[in-house]
Amino acid sequence: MNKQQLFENIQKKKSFLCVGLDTDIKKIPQHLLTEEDPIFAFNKAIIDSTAPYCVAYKPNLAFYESLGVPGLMAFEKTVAYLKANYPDQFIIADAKRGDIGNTSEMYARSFFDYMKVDAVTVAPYMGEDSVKPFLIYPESWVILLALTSNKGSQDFQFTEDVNGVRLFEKVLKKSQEWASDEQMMYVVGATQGKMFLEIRKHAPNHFLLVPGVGAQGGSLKEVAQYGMNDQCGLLVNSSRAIIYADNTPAFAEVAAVAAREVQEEMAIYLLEKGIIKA
Ligand SMILES: O=C(O)c1cc(=O)[nH]c(=O)n1[C@@H]1O[C@H](COP(=O)(O)O)[C@@H](O)[C@H]1O
Repeated sequence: MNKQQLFENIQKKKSFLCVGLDTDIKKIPQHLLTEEDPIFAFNKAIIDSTAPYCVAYKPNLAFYESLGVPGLMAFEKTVAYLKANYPDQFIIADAKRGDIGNTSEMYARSFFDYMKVDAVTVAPYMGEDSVKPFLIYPESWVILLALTSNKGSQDFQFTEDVNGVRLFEKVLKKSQEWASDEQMMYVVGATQGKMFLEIRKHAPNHFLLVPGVGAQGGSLKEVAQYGMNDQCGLLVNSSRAIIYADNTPAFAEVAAVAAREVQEEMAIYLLEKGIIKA
């Protein structure tokens, strides 16, 4: 999916919500445990109920890999289900990959040739040759970690070089030599508040993947206020606050209510920015 199509979906759905499929066997409703594939059964129900309110899904590989082969099969089935039934949803494999060139090539092959997801999250730490193998797929996206939502973001990402350039700024500047805003997005945590103003100085047109609303306490209002551009430029992820809103047999309907609440707030911000009409 290209940038224009993503923008059009945002306008159509009046939403820039990404639902995070961080599916934990210990947290899903008990009654699903008798299903042949409980993880997939959970994901399918969540997708069917929340799809009207979001434009993207982000399964996080850690949750699937932790179950070994059955987990990976549930991941694969989830991606296939989305592609077959909701082709307008942007699919992000949250894998935070990146390694020496030939290894990154294999990571890229698994996500873009085999799984055929739209985007993969990549850590920038190992530099250009670790990121470029992901960029040879012209219709696929790299989402590079820039300023993350967690407390540890303070440890390295704010450190300054001799010219006072902070590490996250260096990531934003340098990586723009490798790909345009048609193929690269950045992760910026919702918990970073006013830092979105700084991010937008370096990346005015890029889409940002923004995790950290909901369970981590980031403010959607602030993200929209400081981070939204003329094409929205935001995909705001919420995982736990939506998918575990309830753990009774009504979990999917309650998740839909939680997703709709976020979508309705998003519609207000899109309207205020003139991106959609009333
Ligand atoms: O790359 C990510 O998606 C990510 C980056 C970041 O800075 N912070 C962050 O929370 N994430 C991911 O976003 C999701 C957040 O989940 P919730 O806190 O449950 O909404 C998890 O899958 C995290 O791994």
